[in-house]
Amino acid sequence: MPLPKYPTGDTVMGRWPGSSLYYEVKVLGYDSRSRLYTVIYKDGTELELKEQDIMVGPQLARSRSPGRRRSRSRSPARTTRRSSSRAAAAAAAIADGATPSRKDPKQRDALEVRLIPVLCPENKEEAQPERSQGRYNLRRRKDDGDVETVNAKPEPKQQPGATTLAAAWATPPVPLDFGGKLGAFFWLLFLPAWVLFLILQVNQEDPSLTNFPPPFPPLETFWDLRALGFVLLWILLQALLYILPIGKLSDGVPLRSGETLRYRTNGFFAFAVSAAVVAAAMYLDVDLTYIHSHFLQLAVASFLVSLLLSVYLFVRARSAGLGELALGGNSGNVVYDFFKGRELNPRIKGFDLKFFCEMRPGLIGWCLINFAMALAEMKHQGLETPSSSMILVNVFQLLYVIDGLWNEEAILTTMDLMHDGFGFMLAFGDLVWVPFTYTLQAYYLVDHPNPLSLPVLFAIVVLKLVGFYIFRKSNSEKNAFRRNPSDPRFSHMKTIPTATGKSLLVSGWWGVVRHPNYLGDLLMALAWSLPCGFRHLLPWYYMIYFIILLVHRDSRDMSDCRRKYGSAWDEYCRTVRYRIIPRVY
Ligand SMILES: NC(=O)C1=CN([C@@H]2O[C@H](COP(=O)(O)OP(=O)(O)OC[C@H]3O[C@@H](n4cnc5c(N)ncnc54)[C@H](OP(=O)(O)O)[C@@H]3O)[C@@H](O)[C@H]2O)C=CC1
Ligand SMILES: CC(C)=CCC[C@@H](C)[C@H]1CC=C2C3=C(CC[C@@]21C)[C@@]1(C)CC[C@H](O)C(C)(C)[C@@H]1CC3
Repeated sequence: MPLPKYPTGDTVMGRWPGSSLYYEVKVLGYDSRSRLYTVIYKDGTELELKEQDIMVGPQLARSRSPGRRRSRSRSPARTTRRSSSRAAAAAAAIADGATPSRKDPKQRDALEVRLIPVLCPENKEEAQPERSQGRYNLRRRKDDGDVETVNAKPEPKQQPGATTLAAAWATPPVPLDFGGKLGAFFWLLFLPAWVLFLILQVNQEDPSLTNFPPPFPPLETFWDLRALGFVLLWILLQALLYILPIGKLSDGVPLRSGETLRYRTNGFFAFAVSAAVVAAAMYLDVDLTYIHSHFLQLAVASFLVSLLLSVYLFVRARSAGLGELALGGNSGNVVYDFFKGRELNPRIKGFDLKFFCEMRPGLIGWCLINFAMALAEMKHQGLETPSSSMILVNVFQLLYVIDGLWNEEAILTTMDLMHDGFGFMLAFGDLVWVPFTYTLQAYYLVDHPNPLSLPVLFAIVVLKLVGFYIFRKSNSEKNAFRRNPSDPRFSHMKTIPTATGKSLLVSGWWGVVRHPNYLGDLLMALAWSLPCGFRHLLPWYYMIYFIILLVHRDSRDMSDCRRKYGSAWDEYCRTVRYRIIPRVY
């Protein structure tokens, strides 16, 4: 009779079925006939695992942090056979909104049954490998309050370390994004070249594709020391506003180490002061149309800053601890890692470089540039006030930025902040791409007027508002849920539990499509391009780029979530079938 390799009571790493992730589990018992171990995960889920799905993690010792939630063991091998009709009845009662009671055995059964599809998916693709490897039996622990979680009842507030245990142990090889090493090399060269092309193209009297390529200006016109000075001054001003001890301190999501970082979310304050500084500059007769006339030089200076920053980030990541590195971006290939970003949250003392760059100089700079374009339009076209198209573009994008800054805390639960390393892609994206390409519509309108009739104007405003509503509501819903799943507003919502302790929302906005926030954002992007008319493709660049970005982001997020949540994610995808546009995509 084979002896169990892992004795009862041992804490080991158990693979979550359907995923490549290992979680801390406690061995509850071993069945020598089936050669299966009964293990319990930190969230109370019990499974029977084969020996090859268990390992002793090298990081086990590190993970035993004081904040860790301890799982209580219970007697092993309690296999329960249940009547499916009884369970179905109870499940229906719960679906109808009845509160599951721990004392009601029928409902308890249903709670367990609800989990069965997670491990016995109809989705053959996912199910096959598991089945061929043997039997898994998922049973939910019932004695510690998890009952409510399963049925969308308030989830326990997430404990640092308890929710993010997955990746801490197993850093499974993360597939390379962006076309891998060669792809990263391509993007490194292509992205700056593309920004240059857009700027040169929009400068042409007729920026149509027939005028491609735009004339290449003499090399000396690329450089202006004053432009570099302005860029540095702007970044310094933003840095100063960021470090001022004014405004709220917000907690980020718990890191793999269990630690939670704090962020000063005073973006709106920074915006207001920046606006006052710009107003003061105008009062002192500073000609803001300089931004329009020296757009190329300002972009080149910002590019230089982003490049230096990326080199600094890459070098400093060499001395970062394992737990401080992002899961992607540490492939060992210099080009890929430089592009993707190695360190997750590079900080100089309390100064968070990624958060700062994403939310401040480029984002607030975007509004400043748009405003300068409106002034340039008035100057070039001899107008008393900016055109209605220019006003729409300015107001729409201003609303987008102000909303982002007002809800700055919500950025802490986005992919960039939670998962992506900080490297060239984000440094360049934040400091060059956002301010110098997202402003293209306003730049275009300076010399390419597009008068709007009142009904068209009205229709565009309605489109923007609808998009904004979907965008804001869905982002806030997810952010609030991630921050406090026990919030009463989620008590009637359906969720799917995952082995990480986090749940997935399956009703509300996140039950309509898998990325409702992208849908709202795309509608807004449409509303930003429409005021520029259809004469040229150039002002539609943002719309086209954004579709590509969000479709790619969605698929990146899908694979990340699949890796994190395993079969629970498959269950979510089966329940919420469309990604971004209901019934279309
Ligand atoms: N203007 C621009 O250039 C850009 C704008 N954006 C906008 O930024 C915002 C943030 O986008 P982004 O960071 O890409 O992604 P999301 O804000 O959509 O975050 C995705 C994460 O949300 C969590 N999640 C996914 N599904 C669920 C669910 N059903 N229930 C609960 N949590 C879920 C997962 O993280 P976990 O489970 O780990 O918490 C997932 O990794 C969006 O509105 C987007 O449109 C994005 C890119 C560019
Ligand atoms: C091609 C290339 C270099 C891509 C880099 C992508 C970045 C430009 C974007 C990644 C995610 C972003 C977000 C915003 C701006 C663009 C980047 C940095 C954002 C700050 C815009 C304002 C929104 O309200 C937002 C806070 C939701 C948003 C977050 C994501």
